[in-house]
Amino acid sequence: MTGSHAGPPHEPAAAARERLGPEHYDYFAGGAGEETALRENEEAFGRLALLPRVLRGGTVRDTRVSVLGRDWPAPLFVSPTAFHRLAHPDGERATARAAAATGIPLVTGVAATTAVADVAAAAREADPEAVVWFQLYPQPEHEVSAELVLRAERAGCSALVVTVDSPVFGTRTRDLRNGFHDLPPGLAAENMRDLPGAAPGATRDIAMCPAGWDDLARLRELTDLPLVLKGVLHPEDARIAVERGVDALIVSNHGGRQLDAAAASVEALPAVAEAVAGRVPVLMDGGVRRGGDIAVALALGARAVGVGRPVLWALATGGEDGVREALTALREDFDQVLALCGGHRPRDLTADQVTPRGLPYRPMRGERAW
Ligand SMILES: Cc1cc2nc3c(=O)[nH]c(=O)nc-3n(C[C@H](O)[C@H](O)[C@H](O)COP(=O)(O)O)c2cc1C
Ligand SMILES: CC(C)CC(=O)C(=O)O
Repeated sequence: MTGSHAGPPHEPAAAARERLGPEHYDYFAGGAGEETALRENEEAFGRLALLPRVLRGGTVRDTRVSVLGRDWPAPLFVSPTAFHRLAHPDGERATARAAAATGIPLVTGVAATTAVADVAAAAREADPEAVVWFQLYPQPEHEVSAELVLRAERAGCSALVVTVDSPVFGTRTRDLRNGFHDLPPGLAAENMRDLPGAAPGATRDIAMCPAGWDDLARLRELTDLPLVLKGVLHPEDARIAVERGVDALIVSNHGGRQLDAAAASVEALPAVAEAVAGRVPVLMDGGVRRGGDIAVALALGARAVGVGRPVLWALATGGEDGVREALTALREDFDQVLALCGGHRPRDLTADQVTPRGLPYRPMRGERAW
């Protein structure tokens, strides 16, 4: 998963491919349309280089960051991805225990194959203080969204992540080709069970529907949990979100699974960070595979970054141990990159240390989000 510790970052995907059925591998790996946004997320990082600072002294580094009132051990979290039991029989419980054991916050989601209460309980087995957030696609019926939020609150989730990049479902080319549209028998989106409007014991389908700012206001009224918007790419949306009281943003193109023509997350990040101007934490995900990617994103204004597929690959190949090792390796890789860049804390990384590869030095602009 990391360049220095675990070989090139494409290896975990190749190893997972050996373990998974082709249609399940493709579901996890694939993107929308021609998979341009999917590829660009990683390639955009490849187009950026770091300029380390030298002779900065100091042997002690502290990789902690503060997000919504909690100290995270590293600027890293697990992004919400669906259906972990397709990757490994232990599914979300294994991911939750592994994330908690490393202190890395987990965003579990409405599309988990394990109910949020059980995911949170598994995390707390490993660490009673584990940070677990809940991700929601706003559902067409407000009472369904309300019940899901209530379950997340009862489970002890400490933030509500609202995914806003999915007014309709993206065209997943590989899933169409493979005819993959249903979970195998025995697996279900467990959070969708026993909701209003469904027969007792039955699960409802997860809807993707075009929500508006008013729907967000209704969610805001529903819960005291901090509200995090996931899937913002346009700086003007970021500005509106902050004005409407959103507590944090995740710059994301959904891992290239929704709008194929979308900008790469890291390319959208600097303008969003500039629009937010430090008023709320800006997080990002998409294409983060190594410590250098984390450093670039932080330098361009992110407080922390999320990983999606790297966690799925580690889960598929190594279960709980695999996820713990992958997250630890990524965290250690970041610590080493920070040292090599002359930094002692994540905030020491600045936009002038990032330059386009293959061109003379041209410092990037980027508002510090600290
Ligand atoms: C298989 C899969 C399922 C996903 N499911 C969700 C989801 O249910 N909700 C959501 O907000 N994002 C979902 N995402 C997007 C991730 O949260 C994240 O934005 C993306 O994976 C980050 O890119 P990366 O995979 O390159 O790290 C999913 C991504 C993948 C790969
Ligand atoms: C079940 C889906 C809504 C999850 C997914 O595939 C995604 O969000 O990319």
